[in-house]
Amino acid sequence: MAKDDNLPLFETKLAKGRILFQFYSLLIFVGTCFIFAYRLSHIPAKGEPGRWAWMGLFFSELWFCFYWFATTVVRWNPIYRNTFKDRLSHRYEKALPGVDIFVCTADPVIEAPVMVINTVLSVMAYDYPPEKLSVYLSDDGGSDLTFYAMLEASRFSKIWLPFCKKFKIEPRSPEAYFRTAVEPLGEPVLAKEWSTVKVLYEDMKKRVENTTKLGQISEEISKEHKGFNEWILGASRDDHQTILQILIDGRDSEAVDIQGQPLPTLVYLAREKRTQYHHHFKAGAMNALIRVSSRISNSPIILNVDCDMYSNNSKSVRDALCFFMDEEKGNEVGFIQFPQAFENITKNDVYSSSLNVIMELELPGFDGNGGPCYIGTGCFHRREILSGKKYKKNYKADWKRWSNRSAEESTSVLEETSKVLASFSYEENTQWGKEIGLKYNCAVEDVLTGLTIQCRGWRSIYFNPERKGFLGVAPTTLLQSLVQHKRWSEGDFYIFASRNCPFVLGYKKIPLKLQLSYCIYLLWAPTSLTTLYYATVPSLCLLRGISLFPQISDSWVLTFAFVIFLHRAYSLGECIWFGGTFKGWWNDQRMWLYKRTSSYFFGLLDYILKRLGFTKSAFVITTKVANDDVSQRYEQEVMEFGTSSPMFTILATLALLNAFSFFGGLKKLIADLETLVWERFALQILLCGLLVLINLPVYQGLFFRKDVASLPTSVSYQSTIFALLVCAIALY
Ligand SMILES: O=c1ccn([C@@H]2O[C@H](COP(=O)(O)OP(=O)(O)O[C@H]3O[C@H](CO)[C@@H](O)[C@H](O)[C@H]3O)[C@@H](O)[C@H]2O)c(=O)[nH]1
Ligand SMILES: [Mn+2]
Repeated sequence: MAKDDNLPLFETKLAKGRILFQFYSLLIFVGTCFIFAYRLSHIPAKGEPGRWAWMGLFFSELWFCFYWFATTVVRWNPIYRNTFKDRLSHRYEKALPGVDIFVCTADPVIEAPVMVINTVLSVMAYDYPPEKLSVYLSDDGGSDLTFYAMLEASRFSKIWLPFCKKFKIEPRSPEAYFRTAVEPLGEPVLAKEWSTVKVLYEDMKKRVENTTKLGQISEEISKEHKGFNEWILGASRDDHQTILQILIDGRDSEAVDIQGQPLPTLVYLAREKRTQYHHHFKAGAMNALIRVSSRISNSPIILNVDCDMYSNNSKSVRDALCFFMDEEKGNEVGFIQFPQAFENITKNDVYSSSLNVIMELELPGFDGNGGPCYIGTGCFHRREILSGKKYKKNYKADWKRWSNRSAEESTSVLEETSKVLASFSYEENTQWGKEIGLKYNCAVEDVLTGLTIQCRGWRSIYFNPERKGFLGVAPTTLLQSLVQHKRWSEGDFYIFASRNCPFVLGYKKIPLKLQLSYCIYLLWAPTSLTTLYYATVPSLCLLRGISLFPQISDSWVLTFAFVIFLHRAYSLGECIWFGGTFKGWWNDQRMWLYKRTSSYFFGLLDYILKRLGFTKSAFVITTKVANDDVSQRYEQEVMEFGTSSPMFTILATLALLNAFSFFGGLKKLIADLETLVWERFALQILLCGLLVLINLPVYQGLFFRKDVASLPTSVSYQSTIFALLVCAIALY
């Protein structure tokens, strides 16, 4: 026995500099207490103007304060993890467990097949014994285009996997790799091989794209798969039987790459879909995969990635196993979440889609408070926990039990017997979607499922290695980003308002600080109301001449100035610390406002309408392709509007309303300069002015831009009328 045999497989580090953060929090806390003291001691008397506005403001501030408290709880004690993969391979290399990898796709038009197979190839090429890897693609589009692409990928993997291993390349998505890599010119033999593979990849890519565009199928493949020609090449189908094909059967001794090495199992699945039955979106797809894979490979570990998130680090599986297989702490670990990172973030991140602060600080904070939430992609689960298993003290994973492949039938028999598991009727009158598998009826099935797992006693771990585990595509237009957040906020609030609320479900099961941590996302939707209030009422009161803040010569003003300044300065610091720019922070402030006043507001409305039975749940898939013009504007960080949407109408109305109030208020104050009334409105002017400043891109889009991506005239008309109307009502 070597002497490192008792050493742990991972370590946990506390964040530094927390004392400074705690001091800052204390200052803010004291400051807010003063603000409340001011609010309570200066309530306008009955009959005085502005009494209700004042109360509303007080209530909003209370709410923000609670929300701030939750964000502080999250930030109190972040932790960071580190793994020791050499110890893992030293101890367990021969006894590594099988890993099943699930990739989900749903629409070949907005999720290009080339992108999907790049993700698939990247996870097939993990640095892991291939006979222990199985990759499953769930195609909810039931599209022959995606299927065809998978056939191409299964052939190309025979070249790609040995290539990855020989050249030890990163990342292992061919597209991502060849985009930046340079030919190894030093050694001519290697260079030749390298460029051959590159050409082969590009040929394959062209074939896949041509099939998507022109319906051309490569001759070889149409010979091999006779049935294929009879298929109608179409975008996607809503009504079809289960299509299940084991494209590479890892048990087959002939399934080898060009070097004669075994290949991972590769399976294509399009579960049965019937228009009249609910298919439960991604959660339904995942559950079908859980069942089908249990027949085919039944690995104890499951990795789930979205089709747009390729593996950027070939060691991630080993990293995850360091947590699961740690002798001392591993047994209580239910899932390991990697961050969502994106490869298409521009320098100043116009739509604030990098999620940097969430990924670098908030989720480590969750981890410190009891474990991160499950965020849908880049997450390793124990298979057992997805089948509803509760954690029991002294639970010990028996990795050996899992090591025998369950099935012994031939590939085609295996396909037939597994198909049944993916039929829509299979789940009828079962606990699937309720107690077993991913949960249904929630737009953020991931968060809800993760919370349930934690409440069953399992710990989760957040692992954020320096070389990111997965890289995906962030939305590239304003509307996509807002729609995505609408889905999230609606789903999150659904969790909060149901019996799955962390305070109810998690009562005595997860720490209180973790229950509170969940609030920062689950309460996005209602936060829209207080934000809308803060972004309209003080401005309208300015227009009307009602003062809501202390006057500039009053010492109370200091508390407001102090809290606002310190709070924003901290946020700027946080943003810069995690790699942002000043402009990026400013954009983030804008997106903060836009998400709250449009996405979260509509998310809340959606939630209410659904509760009342007026609408059904939907899942608007985020678009992952953009045409050249859109991409170009995104690169240049020009805000993309281009269409009309109620979200834009709200944003434009708010922007105009603030502009009218600002100039109206200013005019009044200038007229009254000697009476010093302006002193009473200084803070309101400042707030309104900031809102105007942050909305500059909206005014540009409304009136000054002429390009296709500006705001359509219908939105200009609507929002002008609405804003004027509101101002008029406020004045009379
Ligand atoms: O009916 C469906 C709809 C979607 N998907 C897949 O689900 C994934 C996520 O969809 P996407 O439109 O990219 O949503 P995002 O908002 O980017 O996804 C985040 O939020 C979702 C919950 O709202 C989680 O499911 C995701 O894992 C998480 O990355 C994609 O791979 C889709 O192909 C399906 O398999 N079936
Ligand atoms: Mn996505």
